Amino acid sequence: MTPAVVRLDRVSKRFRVGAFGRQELLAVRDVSFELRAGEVVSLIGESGSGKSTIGRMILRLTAASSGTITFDGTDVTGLRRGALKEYYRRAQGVFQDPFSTYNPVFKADRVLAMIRWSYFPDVGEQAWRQRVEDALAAVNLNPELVLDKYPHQLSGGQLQRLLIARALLLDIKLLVADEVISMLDASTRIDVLNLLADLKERGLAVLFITHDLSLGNYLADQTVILRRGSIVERGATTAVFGDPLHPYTRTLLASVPRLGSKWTDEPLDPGPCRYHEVHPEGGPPLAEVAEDHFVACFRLHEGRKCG
Ligand SMILES: Nc1ncnc2c1ncn2[C@@H]1O[C@H](COP(=O)(O)OP(=O)(O)OP(=O)(O)O)[C@@H](O)[C@H]1O
Repeated sequence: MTPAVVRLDRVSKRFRVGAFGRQELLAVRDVSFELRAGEVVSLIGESGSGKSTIGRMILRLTAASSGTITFDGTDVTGLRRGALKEYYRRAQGVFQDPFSTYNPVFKADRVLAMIRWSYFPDVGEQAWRQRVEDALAAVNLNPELVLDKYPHQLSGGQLQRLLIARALLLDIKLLVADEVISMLDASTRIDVLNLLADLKERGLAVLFITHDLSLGNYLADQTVILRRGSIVERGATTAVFGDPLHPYTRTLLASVPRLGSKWTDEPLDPGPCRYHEVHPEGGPPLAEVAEDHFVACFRLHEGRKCG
């Protein structure tokens, strides 16, 4: 099997919240999964389930409270300055609102120039132009239509693709794509999805964060279902979508519109098994129910039958 590009091992994140930070919110709880080269992993869950926090921890935009995140075998949680900059040569993120990444007073291609200043100060003008053209070609953008334009003169899809081109200039191995499709109109959505599929063909590992099950299904080799910060089911997309075992996955599949709303504390209908619920003390742990298919259930974990 291809070795993992990124591996999360029992990663948790606690935020201090409330007046004077006296309360604690466990936003991500003991999360473990991997991403391999040439693989798209979708991370799916309702609003507030901790998806973005996981993406941000992988990109070191938020520090993990515990656990390890390794990239090519190196723990990234402790990287500083130069080492962190080198990490960003290999790992980049693209986020939901492309407009917020651009400074409206500068032309959009400044985001590319900044990569040159930061990472390739010695590359000559001609060679740089060629690299930019290659990166734009990879994301299906015509340089004449996008370079030298202000952000407001470009569509959301073009800005999103320009950000992916920026990442490609860096020869990345990992792209964290956090709700990149959500703000695009239907016609550009499919272009960006196809682009992510191309990146996978080029051997990149892509973490595709989404609350939209159908998008995850379309693209991903692996699916991770997150609920209230914990993984409740994960495995091959065909297994998770074809034979969903956790009541939460089943609920999501049965009522897609629910995903847009923030989770509430209403108890989940457990269906035939009452041992899947996240316990306040943690768990249940994931049990392997079939090859490459894991589900959170106390009973299955003990080797007993679900039910
Ligand atoms: N900096 C922060 N300080 C305090 N709480 C935070 C912070 N960032 C996120 N949270 C909380 O952590 C939980 C998980 O948030 P996160 O943004 O990761 O969820 P999400 O699944 O990505 O949701 P969405 O799809 O709405 O972005 C939420 O309850 C959120 O309010």
